[in-house]
Amino acid sequence: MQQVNIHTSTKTYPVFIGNGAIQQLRDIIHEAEDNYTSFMVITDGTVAKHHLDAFHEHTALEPMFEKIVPSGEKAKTFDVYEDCLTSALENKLDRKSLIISFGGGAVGDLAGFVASTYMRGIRFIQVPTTILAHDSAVGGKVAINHPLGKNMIGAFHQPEAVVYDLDFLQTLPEHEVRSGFAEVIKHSLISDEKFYYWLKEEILSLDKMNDSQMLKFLTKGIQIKGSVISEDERETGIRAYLNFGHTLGHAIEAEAGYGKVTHGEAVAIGILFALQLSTQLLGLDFNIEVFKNWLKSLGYETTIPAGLSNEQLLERMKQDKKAVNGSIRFVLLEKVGVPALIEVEEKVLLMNMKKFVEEGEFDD
Ligand SMILES: NC(=O)c1ccc[n+]([C@@H]2O[C@H](COP(=O)([O-])OP(=O)(O)OC[C@H]3O[C@@H](n4cnc5c(N)ncnc54)[C@H](O)[C@@H]3O)[C@@H](O)[C@H]2O)c1
Ligand SMILES: O=C(O)C(=O)C[C@@H](O)[C@H](O)[C@H](O)COP(=O)(O)O
Ligand SMILES: [Zn+2]
Repeated sequence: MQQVNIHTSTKTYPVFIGNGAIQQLRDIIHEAEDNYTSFMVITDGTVAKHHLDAFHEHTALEPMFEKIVPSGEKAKTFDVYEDCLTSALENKLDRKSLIISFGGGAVGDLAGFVASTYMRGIRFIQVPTTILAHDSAVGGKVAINHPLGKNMIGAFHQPEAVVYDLDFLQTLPEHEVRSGFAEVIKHSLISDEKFYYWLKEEILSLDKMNDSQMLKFLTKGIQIKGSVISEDERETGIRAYLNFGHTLGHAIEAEAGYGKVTHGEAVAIGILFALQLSTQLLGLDFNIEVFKNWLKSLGYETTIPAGLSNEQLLERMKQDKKAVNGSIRFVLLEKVGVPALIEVEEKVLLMNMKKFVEEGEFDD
């Protein structure tokens, strides 16, 4: 079992990572300085089907209410958010109640946002069940989507703890493993060249990763994220680097229709595009072809999905949270491990997107 402690300006909390970590949850809850009065677990239908019985068996908390929401991005809507608040009110959750998010990043973002706004904010714990959620469960960004943009309605609200039981990951379909692994690649590229090359040498197939490789890269990813947010919890500076690959990635997710392209799949395309821009604008010395071939060998798509218009994507990117006065800012790399936030002109972007589409393939 690994433990990473996350220090932010508002809270310090532990992340337990490993097989069987769920057994820690009961103790964490019982050891809380200020006792909880009731519990509400928010999960989705898929996670509930596979793991909710085990969750109850290990936690045995009373009184425990359940809220089961739709799987995937469908959970991050105003309607589902309202529905969760209604359940919380109907079950009489009070200011000392605890919300437990049990699922992937979509469930975590939703449940965290519910916790951040219910009675102006109550405590919550993240129990992630996807690879991707090594990223989403840590750091306190919680949100739902708006038809006009990804994660546009949200808050910063840190969890009390993160309990990451890798046994839950065994039921993930391969495309969700792929989605999550994109954020691992992101963490390596923005901060640690040695880690990036370790991943590239070590991970040659997503269905053959072993427990020890997974424990290593998930722990490392969480440590990287923790060190960024300990310096900049609210994204006034370097936290923006965690958005590497997301400027185009979020635009693709929104433009394709939330849930059509997974978050990580969109981010992987965004990373490749940001690397292309980095070589051109910052002189990054990096073999993009080798990287692209590695991504392809792991099953990633490597260009913008067919049917999406570059002009429309550009409009989406102008609404990105990093944009200032409509000018688009990208996280680029000077070197592997050395990111920078750079304003990129629209005409440079359009030219590069055209080139990117001409050189890539995306099987529809
Ligand atoms: N808050 C943050 O810092 C942050 C960081 C990264 C991503 N995100 C957000 O996270 C979301 C993506 O995360 P995700 O891919 O984990 O989302 P998700 O919750 O949609 O999970 C992906 C799919 O896998 C299923 N699933 C989850 N756990 C499973 C398991 N153990 N076995 C089988 N199926 C399982 C879910 O039902 C869903 O269909 C996006 O909305 C993204 O914007 C947030
Ligand atoms: O924690 C962060 O900061 C990130 O940017 C992590 C991203 O992987 C994540 O997708 C996040 O939700 C994006 O945030 P947003 O502010 O661009 O919506
Ligand atoms: Zn992300």
